[in-house]
Amino acid sequence: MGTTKHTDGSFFTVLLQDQLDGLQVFQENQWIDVHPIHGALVVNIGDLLQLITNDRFISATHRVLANQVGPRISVVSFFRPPISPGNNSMVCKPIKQLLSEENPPIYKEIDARDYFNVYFSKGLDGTSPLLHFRL
Ligand SMILES: O=C(O)CCC(=O)C(=O)O
Ligand SMILES: [Fe+2]
Repeated sequence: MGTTKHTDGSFFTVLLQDQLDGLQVFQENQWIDVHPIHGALVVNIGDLLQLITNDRFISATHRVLANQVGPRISVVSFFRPPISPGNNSMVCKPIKQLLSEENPPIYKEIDARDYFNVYFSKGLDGTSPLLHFRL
């Protein structure tokens, strides 16, 4: 099992892979293999970091081709605001110190729960949920 092209909804994601290839990142119009390195962690920038940094950091578009001899195991930790019912949701918006006349906000102030509602309802269709939150 793999995943289709997507960005993570987190601020960032920490990933521990086993020894099997499969993870690829899309960079400069091509898919690049992220070969596992024993003892190393992969850190992916997610959409919420892109949003609060007003596009200074861009979330990593990636996919997993799990077409090798398996099973392939990866341990994934998403660093994101709490969104379960009962928890207060977090307001996310571009950090004001990063904004200026030349660099106005690109994204609206959003409730993290609204962001994840969009993220989960559209599925991994390859389009960015951030498009829904642009000003
Ligand atoms: O299994 C992997 O290496 C990555 C999984 C992934 O991209 C995800 O869970 O968002
Ligand atoms: Fe991912």
